[in-house]
Amino acid sequence: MPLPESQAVLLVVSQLGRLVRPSLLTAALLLLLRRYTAVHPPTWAVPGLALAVLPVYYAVRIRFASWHIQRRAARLGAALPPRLEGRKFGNWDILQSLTESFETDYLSETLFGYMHTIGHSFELYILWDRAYVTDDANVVKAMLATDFNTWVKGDRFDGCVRSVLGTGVFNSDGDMWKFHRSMTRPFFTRERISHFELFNRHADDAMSKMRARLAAGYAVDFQDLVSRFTLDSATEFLFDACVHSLANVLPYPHDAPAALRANVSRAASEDFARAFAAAQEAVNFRVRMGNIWPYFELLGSKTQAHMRVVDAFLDPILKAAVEKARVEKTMPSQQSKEEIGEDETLLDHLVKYTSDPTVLHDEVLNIMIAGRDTTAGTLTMAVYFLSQHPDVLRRLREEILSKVGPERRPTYNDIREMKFLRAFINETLRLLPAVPWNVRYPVKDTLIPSSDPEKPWFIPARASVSYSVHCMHRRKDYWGPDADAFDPDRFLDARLHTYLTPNPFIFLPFNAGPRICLGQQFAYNEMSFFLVRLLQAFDAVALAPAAHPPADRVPPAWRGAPGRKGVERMWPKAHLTLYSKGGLWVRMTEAQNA
Ligand code: HEM
Repeated sequence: MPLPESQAVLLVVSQLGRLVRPSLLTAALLLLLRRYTAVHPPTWAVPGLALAVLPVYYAVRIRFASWHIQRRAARLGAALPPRLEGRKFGNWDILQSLTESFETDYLSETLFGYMHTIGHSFELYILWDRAYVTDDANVVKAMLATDFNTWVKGDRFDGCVRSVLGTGVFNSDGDMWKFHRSMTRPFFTRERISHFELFNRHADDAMSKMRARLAAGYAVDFQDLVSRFTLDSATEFLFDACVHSLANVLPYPHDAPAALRANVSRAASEDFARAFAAAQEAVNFRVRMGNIWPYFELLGSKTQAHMRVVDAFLDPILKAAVEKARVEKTMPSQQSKEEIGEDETLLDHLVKYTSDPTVLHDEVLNIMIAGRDTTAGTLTMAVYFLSQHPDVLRRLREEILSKVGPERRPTYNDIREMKFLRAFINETLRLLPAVPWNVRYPVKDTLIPSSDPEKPWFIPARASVSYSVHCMHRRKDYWGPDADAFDPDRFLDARLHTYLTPNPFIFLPFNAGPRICLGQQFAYNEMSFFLVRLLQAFDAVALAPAAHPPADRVPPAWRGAPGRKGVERMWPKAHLTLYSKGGLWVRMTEAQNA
């Protein structure tokens, strides 16, 4: 697999080379003058002028670039989006504040603040690099759907993620993306996505694990538990090689005896999960840093070591699948590519298209990233909301008990009919969407809708435009004055027709347009199934604050702050996907009817 960040040093050297090119050219010119003409600048003038030319050159260049962009915008009858102005040279203070707030503040808080003051689409001009940010549903609609062909994930995003994702459906564009998408799509048919037997086995494992730990008197990290559930389900569903992470000992909480906590040995599957998460964290940092990320990896790649662990886990599974396909190819009953066999895994399906280990590796990792952490993160947030809203939990249980009863396994039709369950999942995805931020790049100079219908905004080719569904999902002008409140009924009552039905692009947890999430129905089924099983078994959930690692607890200073920051009792963070900092430590009460 190519490792672009191993070329970080080369990239930086070439960037520096480009940066000092005017000085080198000036020095060369002066030396030529000295040698071949009667003009003899003094020796000190060569380095002096070579250095002095740099600020002048860049001042002129920056001015010219701004003028040029203005001209291009004017030619298209457009205006420039408002710019966020900092106080320090190069808007360094904005970079500092964004970086710091990412570490210490509530999710997207700083950007949310900017959107309130400057507007819902604006320009970030940091170190003379233009980037744009939006939470405007009309802009997002254009990017994802109506003007789809103009917007790509692009080579800048690809450069950031390639050392983790390789080339797959998630980070490719154009024909390559079509190839990956068409290769994967047949797998997500209704029959495949409603194979509940597999979820059932893993959900049962998760419940018994949780029961045992709770019975021993300790809180459970639900985020860890459900990540194991989705890891076991995904590895079985995708390549029929379940890693059985649920068989390993669960972590003990912060308030358990130290000896107990120290004794939890880490299994290979956990190393895989941790390494995978760490690699995504590194990638997210790169995406946030934009063009300058290679400068942070001059001393070495931040993903390479993690990916070695991931690959050590994955490669034997891939080899076995290719070998299995090789053996089966000789058999007469070989199916056509499009037909998906009853027990066929994604990997079985992919090896019909290719035996190239890199393509298989990348595609499988893409689907793992796309599908596993998103579902685990959403279930974590769902249980968090249950802990804060016992009334919602009670209503959900009522629906579950009346439709499915206390023990039976839910069917596809049961799940389809559980309207409150769907509304509950949607409300979770609204306030804490699994993919809170995303980015696209226009392939050419383009226009986006502005606040003035007569004058769109201009976006230059190849500039990054980050869009936040997280911020969009909380806008009061889109969702009403109670937008910050957790209330699943907004997906069922008159508010649905007032807000969402006329403007469906205000709710995009799965994206929209041709690149809409391939696993959306699969995810709804998996999450619904798990929640039904969970609430058949338990009838109360409470956070266990003392069990939470102290450094990861919600800062007391947040209490009473405006918006959700003031009411949140766990710390939502995002790498590529959303998670709760330090886990989600809970206690649950077993239902009497279970
Ligand atoms: C709560 C669960 C999920 C959420 C919120 C979610 C959300 C998303 C989002 C926002 C995207 C668009 C990413 C982008 O274009 O930048 C996406 C793409 C994708 N998702 Fe999901 N996803 C979920 C579950 C799943 C599952 C379970 C699978 C598969 C098993 C899956 C497979 C995919 C794939 C393959 C893509 C790439 C589509 C493309 O680029 O053409 N997702 N998902």
